[in-house]
Amino acid sequence: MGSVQEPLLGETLLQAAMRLETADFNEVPVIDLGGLTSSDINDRLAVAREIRDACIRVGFFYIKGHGVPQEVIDRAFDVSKKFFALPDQDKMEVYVTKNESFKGYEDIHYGAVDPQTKGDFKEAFNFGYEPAADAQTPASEPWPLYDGLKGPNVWPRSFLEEWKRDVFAYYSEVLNLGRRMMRVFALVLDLPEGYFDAILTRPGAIMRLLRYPASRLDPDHPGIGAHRDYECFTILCQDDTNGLQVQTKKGNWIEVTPIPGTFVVNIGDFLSRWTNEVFRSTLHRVYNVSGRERYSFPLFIGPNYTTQIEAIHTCVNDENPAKFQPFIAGEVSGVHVCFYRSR
Ligand SMILES: O=C(O)CCC(=O)C(=O)O
Ligand SMILES: [Fe+2]
Repeated sequence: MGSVQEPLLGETLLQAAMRLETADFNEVPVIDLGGLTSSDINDRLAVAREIRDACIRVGFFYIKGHGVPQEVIDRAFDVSKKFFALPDQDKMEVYVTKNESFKGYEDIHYGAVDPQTKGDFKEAFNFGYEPAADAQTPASEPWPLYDGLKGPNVWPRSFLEEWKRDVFAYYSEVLNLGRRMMRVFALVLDLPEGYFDAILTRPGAIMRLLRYPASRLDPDHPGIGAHRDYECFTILCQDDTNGLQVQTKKGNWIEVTPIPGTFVVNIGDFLSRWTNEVFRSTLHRVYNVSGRERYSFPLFIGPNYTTQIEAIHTCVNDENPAKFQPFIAGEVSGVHVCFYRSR
């Protein structure tokens, strides 16, 4: 007979979810990841406890003590600014509709994430995982590109070498941060820390460079309309310009004011479904009414595209049966539905 093991965090995930069922938020918590480098599991569990609360109650949190060097972040901003400052004709050479996998440049008229608005007011540049931008996974590891998402990245011809050096350095660092975060999510889910390691070897991780021009408040033209993110979670780097807002359970919008030295993490639909909706995938949007342009980069951390996602056993019981059919990550993310779910 096996003995019943104590939950890692003192109560099961479903008990925590029940305790926090009606809890709302009026600010986004700041969580220090410093404890994750400790060899003492209790330090790592202390971080996991804070993250569990944030994932159930808010779906958003800032992280500090994340270990990504500031100069890597600064260089990524520099190269992004250089790209968006190129003449239109150069940017249009890598326009998203010129390939089938949604890579490259979106101009200011490209579209509306929220169809209830008349169009987002931003420029973007999209690219996906490629082994050259991943310092961790050995080159020998296979890369089974999922059929629906086949297609190489496209890159601007100008300053290509500098671009690849600086953008890949950022991507590689933040992807590894994502892998470390997934180890904490495993603890939160009462699972072994390495539970997700094998599905993050060649992950479906899309990154976007975003530029929001300064604009006046116009509900029909947000920077990006209200949406939830697909994938597991997003690691967002924002410059020092306000604009990002999240919706509370009561329906109020609150600002996610930039805090120097932090990233913003938000839960996406995949992790929400993996946890049978114990983790919140929270509605958010951007209005840049700061009077100046705003730059940001989301990196959407998703699993290898061949991964099947279904409610994890620690997130279901007789009272909480699985709410979704299992699905394959690569069939949902990427080209077909883009990265967003509106409303
Ligand atoms: O630019 C931001 O701050 C947020 C962008 C965002 O929500 C997204 O691209 O999914
Ligand atoms: Fe988003």
